[in-house]
Amino acid sequence: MEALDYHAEERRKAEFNLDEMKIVWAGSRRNYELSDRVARLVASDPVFRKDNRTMLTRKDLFKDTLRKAAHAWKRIIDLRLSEEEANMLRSYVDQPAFTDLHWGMFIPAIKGQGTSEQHEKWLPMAYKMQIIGCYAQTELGHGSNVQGLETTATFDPQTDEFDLHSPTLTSSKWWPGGLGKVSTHAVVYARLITGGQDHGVHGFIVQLRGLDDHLPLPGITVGDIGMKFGSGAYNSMDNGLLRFDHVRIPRNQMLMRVSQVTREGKFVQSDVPRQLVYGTMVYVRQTIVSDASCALARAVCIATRYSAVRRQFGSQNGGPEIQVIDYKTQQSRLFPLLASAYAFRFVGEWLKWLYTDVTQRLQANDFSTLPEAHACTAGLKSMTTSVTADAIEECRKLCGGHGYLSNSGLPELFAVYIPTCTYEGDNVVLLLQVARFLMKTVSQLGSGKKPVGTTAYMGRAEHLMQCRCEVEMAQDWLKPSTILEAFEARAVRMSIACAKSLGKFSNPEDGFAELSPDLVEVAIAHCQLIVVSKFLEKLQQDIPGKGVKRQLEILCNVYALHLLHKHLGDFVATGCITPNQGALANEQLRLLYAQVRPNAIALVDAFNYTDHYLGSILGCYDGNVYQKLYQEAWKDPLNDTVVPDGYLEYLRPILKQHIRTARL
Ligand SMILES: CC/C=C\C/C=C\C/C=C\C/C=C\C=C\C(=O)SCCNC(=O)CCNC(=O)[C@H](O)C(C)(C)COP(=O)(O)OP(=O)(O)OC[C@H]1O[C@@H](n2cnc3c(N)ncnc32)[C@H](O)[C@@H]1OP(=O)(O)O
Ligand SMILES: Cc1cc2nc3c(=O)[nH]c(=O)nc-3n(C[C@H](O)[C@H](O)[C@H](O)COP(=O)(O)OP(=O)(O)OC[C@H]3O[C@@H](n4cnc5c(N)ncnc54)[C@H](O)[C@@H]3O)c2cc1C
Repeated sequence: MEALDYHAEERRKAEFNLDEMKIVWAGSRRNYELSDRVARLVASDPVFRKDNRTMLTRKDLFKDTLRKAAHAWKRIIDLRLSEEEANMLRSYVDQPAFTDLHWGMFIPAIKGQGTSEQHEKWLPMAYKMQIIGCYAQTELGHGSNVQGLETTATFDPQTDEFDLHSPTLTSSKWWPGGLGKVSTHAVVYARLITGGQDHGVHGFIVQLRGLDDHLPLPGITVGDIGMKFGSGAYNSMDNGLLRFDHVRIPRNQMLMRVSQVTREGKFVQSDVPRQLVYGTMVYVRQTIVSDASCALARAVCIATRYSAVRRQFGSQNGGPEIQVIDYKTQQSRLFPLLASAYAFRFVGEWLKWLYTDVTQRLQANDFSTLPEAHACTAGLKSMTTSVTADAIEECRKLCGGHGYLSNSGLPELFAVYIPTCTYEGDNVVLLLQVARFLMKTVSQLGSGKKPVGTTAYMGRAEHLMQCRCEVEMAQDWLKPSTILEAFEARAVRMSIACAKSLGKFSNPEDGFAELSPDLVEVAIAHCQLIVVSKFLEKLQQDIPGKGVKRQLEILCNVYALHLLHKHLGDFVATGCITPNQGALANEQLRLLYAQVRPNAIALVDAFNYTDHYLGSILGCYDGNVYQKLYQEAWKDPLNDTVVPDGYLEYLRPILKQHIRTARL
């Protein structure tokens, strides 16, 4: 018997080859096959069930997380999964856990900041999970300002050890994931002190708990920091607190790639830039951009499928009502988010390439592209996560009342996702880093130093400052060079205007602080330009499959023109376009939405998400929403009994009070 599919008609409307689009989304046929296989493996395993987790108490949720992590590890070993497959498996399990930090930060920190001897000693144990580690940087009193950390690591030449100490309450480590209840080790960031001199913040490998009894080692106070936002959600993670009372570690546990301390206690700064101490954050920020496209795609998939099932108003002669996806307002809210998911996917792919490139250069002691890698990872992490967090909430609203039900999957996705705007660098703090980089680039424009990479367009500032947009008709906005020039002109004009305003301050730091809201806008304009330009570059590639490239062109135009519409004030105020050209862009945008419409369901099918991973009744593949909502309601614990617990104690006395009153 053929399976019921409420979206069958929608799927028939698609004007492109879905299988080929799935490959474009996955990045390659190989990636597609790997991720499809791993996603199904997870979805079919009852241990990875997650439909009940919002009902669990914190303790039960945490134990469930430990059980899933142990089971995942067993599957990884039994099936001899590669590191890439293992990462995929953990991400499809879709439950924040200590393993994210062990594999995502502890190991990368040792790899990036440790020496080859330190790699040999620590990495084999970490890879086998004989030790489990976390990344302990943030403190109660300082997170964004890493240079302000207070924990000290004082070298004692008598014993060849460091003495780790938390001198104040605010120096307590606070937030590290996996620290609270699980990690046996941590990479701890502390101020290095030798011979009474402070050499700034460095990383140290510190054992926290006994490997036999899991008890904290002497001098260590460690625990969980408490419940976080939402039910279920990030509460599966044991974000922790940690204090040191003169804990001793051997000298060779300082991560010594960037700087060294000799046996005599001499501090040696190698020719590697000190910013490499921040390298793990750069790595993770890069992964967060790709993850943003996944989270956004997930929310958009739910909202799109539901919008095709949901009908409201407009029934004619007793016929069906209108699918809400056919309302232009629904399309103008939903389709830019669909386009953004694809845009973030491609910029994430490019950022991965950039990161790999900078890593190879660093190994060869070429540090020239580090500032750009920092600016790109910081800016794109900030921009994509802010958009995605807002988009998840917008998708909830696009699903009307049912979007607020836990089983729509959207509330939990929102609760898990929003801290991404804060961790790995607060999004505003990161945009200010991008702004610094841009202001520095502008200040060097006259010096003969040619801007390269993502700021190369600034080298054409003279042209971009006075060029005029040539759009006369709505369809002129479909020309890639017209779009690109408008975004470049806007970014460069905003940058130069800010640089000029900064020049009016006698103290540049005062100016930077005063103008910081404008500088944030400049950084956003630059990041949006990067995303638009990388989408356009993607379209230069050979993309096989009937209609696939055409759909991507439509999505790219939607992405760019919706930004232009949203930030029309910037484009017009800087004289990049006229108000009339802005109106023409909006007209073209409406035409593009009509072209997306018949392909919308297939475009979200291309994400290839299993129903397990989506975790949403509204987004399920077959679209059988109402029956599933109805069945699911009866599974709620409140429906275990017809009359609720508490009726006799609390309800009945109120309901019966009129009898007593009447008797009085
Ligand atoms: C399988 C799973 C895979 C992956 C996922 C794994 C994990 C993720 C999952 C969940 C996440 C959960 C955990 C989250 C963890 C954390 O949050 S860890 C803590 C993160 N903390 C931060 O991000 C702190 C943010 N603050 C900073 O980064 C810095 O302090 C700063 C804001 C950049 C300021 O630093 P500083 O004061 O030293 O710098 P400035 O004086 O402003 O700049 C000096 C020059 O240095 C350059 N710079 C700064 N940072 C970097 C860098 N990272 N790389 C390169 N260069 C850098 C800066 O541009 C200045 O340059 P100059 O102008 O040329 O002098
Ligand atoms: C779920 C979660 C997991 C985490 N996991 C880890 C972990 O594993 N390891 C770890 O070490 N840390 C972790 N953190 C900590 C995280 O990295 C920090 O919270 C983050 O870097 C932000 O720092 P903060 O909390 O000090 O924010 P603050 O800097 O105090 O920010 C507060 C406000 O001040 C503003 N602000 C701050 N500085 C400036 C400035 N210079 N200019 C303008 N505005 C400014 C910010 O924009 C924000 O609005 C985690 C945090 C969360 C929420």
